[in-house]
This record gives sequence, C-alpha cells and structure tokens, in this order.
Amino acid sequence: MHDNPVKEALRSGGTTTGTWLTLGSPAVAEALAHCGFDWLVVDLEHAPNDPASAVEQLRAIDAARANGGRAEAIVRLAENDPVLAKRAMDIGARTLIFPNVNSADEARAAVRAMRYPQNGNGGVRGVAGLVRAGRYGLDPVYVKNANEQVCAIVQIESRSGVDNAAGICATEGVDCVFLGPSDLAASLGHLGDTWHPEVVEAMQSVVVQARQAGKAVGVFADDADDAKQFVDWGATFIGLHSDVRWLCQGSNQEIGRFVSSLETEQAVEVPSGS
Ligand SMILES: O=C(O)C(=O)C[C@H](O)[C@@H](O)CO
Repeated sequence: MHDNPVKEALRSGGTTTGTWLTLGSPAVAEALAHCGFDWLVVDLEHAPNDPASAVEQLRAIDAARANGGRAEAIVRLAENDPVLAKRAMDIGARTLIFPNVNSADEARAAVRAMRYPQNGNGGVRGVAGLVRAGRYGLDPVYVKNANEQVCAIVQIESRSGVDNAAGICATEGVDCVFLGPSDLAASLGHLGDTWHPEVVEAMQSVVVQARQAGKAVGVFADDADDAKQFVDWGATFIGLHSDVRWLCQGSNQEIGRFVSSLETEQAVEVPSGS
C-alpha cells in the first residue's frame, strides 16, 4: 500500500486542488484524473452514486494514475454514518469527507468509523480482508496497516458546526476541516449568498480555530478567484467546483463564441443593392 498523498499534503501544509465528481461517470473521472487535479471527490451526497457506481470511478482514477494521471480518489459520504464509511473504505477509499459534522462527538464518530479497532483507538470499522481495498484478500498486510493511511475530512457547514468548531478542530484523528459555503450560508439564514458578511465571518472564524488546533482547512470554491481568496485566508485543500460545472461552462463559452462570431460576420456583410 503506497502512502496516501492527500494525507501527506494535509500534514505538510502544501496546497492541493481537486474537483467534485457528480456525474457518476467513470469516463469523466478518468479524464479529469489527467487534468492536473491532485484529487477527485466521488460524491455520494449530492450525486446519483452508490458503492456500486463509486467503485467504477475509483477504478477509473486508479487506471489513470497507472497511466500518468496524478489525482487521488476521495469519497464524500451521503451522511456521517459508520456503515456508509465502512462500505466506502471497503471499495478502496482511504480519504473520506463526512458532510455536516456539528460537534466534537460527531467528529469523533467519523474518525472511529474509518479505523479498525487497534491499540485502543476506539475504531469501529468492521473487518473484511476480502474486499477491493485489501486486493480481495491478496494483500497480506492490508488489515494490519490500513489505519495508518486513513484520512478524515469533516465538513463544517452549519451554525452548530461553527459554534462547536473548537471541539471539532481539536478532535484527534481529524486531518482536515472542510467548509461548505452553500450549506453554511443556508444555515445562517442567507441561502444562496455565500459571501454574506455573516457567512464570511463564520468561515474565517473556523479557519482561525482550525489553524490554532494545527488542522488543515479545506473549502469548496466556485472558481479560481474564490479559491485564491480562500488560500489567502489559510486554506490549503481547495475543492474547485465540479465536473458538471466544467462541462457546462466550457460548452456555454464555446457555443457563445461561435454564435457571436456568426453574428459579427452577418453584421459586417454589406447588403446587396445598397
Ligand atoms: O455546502 C457546500 O458548499 C458544500 O458542501 C459543497 C456542496 O455540497 C457541493 O456539492 C456543491 O453544491
């Protein structure tokens, strides 16, 4: 088992960038793994994915890595649930994002869900060596070493998450605290306004508390400008929107360019008989 590059980067403080996979498409996952992202998030919260479709995307990302791609796979669970965590890890995810973590207790539950019981760590992950993560039983050391490679990213995206940020950030085993601006804005009464001053203040307070606790901070950014702003605040783990955004944005830009080039051509044509 090679080292988990996401965990390494979070530890070392290096800035990394990824994007969300929401289309449920192994081909999209494979293509984006060649596009310079450090990681790709297979989303089980807001995308039509389950373990059966997620595993195909993990395979596609691994295939790209074996073929020059650089992205590492991450899975975001549908909710902070130990059964969902176990199933995601069994299919090969080593880094999980837990949505909507509201307290230190919930953060501890996420950390424990990712770990096999070992050395009194409180882990609750069920053991099954015959899964993809353990090369279907052919990796003799997987079960013994798996705990070292797990990486827990907990999302703070509610008023209670912000209120309890100090405890969440101090939780041992949390590798990164990830801000969800859209849900946080909604929870604070500003649905759709992620740059409302109250949302900004809440996000910045979490960044400060996470840094004080020695934890990396991640955030979901709409575009490169927002991403730069979050890096300036101290975030190092940047989610740069999603596959569907890049598909639609690229399509709209190009069709727009084509249509306006036709309009320009028609405008300069001199009508006959004039
Ligand atoms: O609240 C947020 O912002 C996030 O958690 C990111 C979103 O969930 C992502 O799916 C984009 O809508």
